[in-house]
Amino acid sequence: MTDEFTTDIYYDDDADVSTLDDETVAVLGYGSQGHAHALNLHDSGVDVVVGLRESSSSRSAAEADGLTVTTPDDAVSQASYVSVLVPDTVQASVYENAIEPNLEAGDTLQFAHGLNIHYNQIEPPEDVDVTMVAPKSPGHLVRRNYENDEGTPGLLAVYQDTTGDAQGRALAYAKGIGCTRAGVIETTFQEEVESDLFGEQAVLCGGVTSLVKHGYETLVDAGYSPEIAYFECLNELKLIVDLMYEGGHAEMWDSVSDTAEYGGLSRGDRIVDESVRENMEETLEEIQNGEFTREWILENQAGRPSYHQLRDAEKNHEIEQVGERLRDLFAWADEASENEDESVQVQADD
Ligand SMILES: NC(=O)c1ccc[n+]([C@@H]2O[C@H](COP(=O)([O-])OP(=O)(O)OC[C@H]3O[C@@H](n4cnc5c(N)ncnc54)[C@H](O)[C@@H]3O)[C@@H](O)[C@H]2O)c1
Ligand SMILES: CC(C)(O)[C@@H](O)C(=O)O
Ligand SMILES: [Mg+2]
Ligand SMILES: [Mg+2]
Repeated sequence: MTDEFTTDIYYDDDADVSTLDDETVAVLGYGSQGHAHALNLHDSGVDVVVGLRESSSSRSAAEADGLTVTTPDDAVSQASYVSVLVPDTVQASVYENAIEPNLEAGDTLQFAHGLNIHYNQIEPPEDVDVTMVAPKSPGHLVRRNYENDEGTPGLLAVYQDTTGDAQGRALAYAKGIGCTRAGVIETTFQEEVESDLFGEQAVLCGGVTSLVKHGYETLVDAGYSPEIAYFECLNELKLIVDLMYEGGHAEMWDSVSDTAEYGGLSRGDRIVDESVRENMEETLEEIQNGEFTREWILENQAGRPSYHQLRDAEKNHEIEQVGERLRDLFAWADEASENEDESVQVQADD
């Protein structure tokens, strides 16, 4: 642990996977997070059972990976530690049908994102621990990092502690999936949910793709070639972000030319200006007051019409077609498509 931050950070020495000896951990779902948690825990010596519906196409992948697979309700009844890694939108019904009837006093109910607890879609009984271990990363990297002896940073939160050891048990799980190798920060369900939704909407997923598309469209509409626009606004972004990841903005500014540094520092705030900040604040407010989650629940009840429309528009954006063609032409395409195949296989849903 460190004293230098306002939050506690836990590392491998603060956690003990053997806390979960003699227990069975049920991992419900075998998608992006589920496959990574189940395989990492298994490789860490934890007894894991994967819970998937009889009809699930993920079953064969989990079995081929050497894991024991059963139905969600059977997995919960076998386990004393239940990790809920089905999509947020089905967690409430999986909870009602498969989890709640099979939970026993003293069990742990765990999430990788606190949406259903924070917005009261799941109301667990008082006699179980309710915790969260939320890797701050896409699931496929949680697995890849573990296999490369690296860690993935994560958040840990305790919502309900009836055993008196909810935190120690969650830390054991966090170590089992490789998060304490990198560092685990203690937080609350509320802070995780609101910051996670904000991050993915405003910056990581929504904000950045929108910035890239606007940049690409500006160049192409002005007559520049789509290939040049793709490389300038999308491909090189990874290389720039790698530098920011390694050494913050300073390392990136240090590596680019003085011309890029002056141009970026003097023009950046003109592009992403105060109006963007106001939009971000509005987006955060919709998260905090529950409006976003209400909208998402209703969208699901209606069969996801807007979701499908938005997804199609994104898929059909010119930058996607240009990127597909260009990635095929470059030497690194083989490596990229291998990774893609791997992710398609475990992402396959039913
Ligand atoms: N995707 C990420 O990288 C990421 C990162 C951090 C946290 N999370 C959180 O992890 C949780 C899981 O998200 P995900 O993106 O890994 O999910 P996913 O969509 O990748 O995987 C879903 C899995 O659940 C199974 N499933 C779907 N419906 C089911 C049902 N009705 N009953 C039983 N199984 C069902 C699918 O077969 C699949 O194996 C969510 O709470 C999410 O917010 C995800
Ligand atoms: C990987 C992310 C975006 O960080 C996660 O929060 C998710 O919901 O998939
Ligand atoms: Mg996230
Ligand atoms: Mg998220």
